[in-house]
Amino acid sequence: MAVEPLSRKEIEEGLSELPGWSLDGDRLTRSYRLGSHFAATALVVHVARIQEELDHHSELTLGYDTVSLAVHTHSAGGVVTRLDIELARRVEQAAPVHGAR
Ligand SMILES: C[C@H](O)[C@H](O)[C@H]1CNC2=NC(N)=NC(=O)C2=N1
Repeated sequence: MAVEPLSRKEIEEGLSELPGWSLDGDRLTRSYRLGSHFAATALVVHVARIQEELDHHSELTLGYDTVSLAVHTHSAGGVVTRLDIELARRVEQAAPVHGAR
């Protein structure tokens, strides 16, 4: 079944429970700072595992001590859906394990 775009109100409700995440155009975005390049790389691998499990994938960018995500749903036409909110929730749970802030 096709996944539906969320309304602006639904996106804002989702974001209210996702501190640090924001809506940038048609994508949910967040950047994390980590204690080292190795810790940032470990977070990338953890996020990759979550993304494979959910079969939903962000643009995931590794910097020296940063990890940035931008996600929308291609199959819904490149807009925010519940799948993006779910990915953001899962990443928020994973990030503190690596000392991300
Ligand atoms: C075949 C596979 O299920 C699809 O291509 C999935 C994979 N990951 C995806 N990720 C994102 N962000 N949007 C999608 O529509 C999407 N579709």
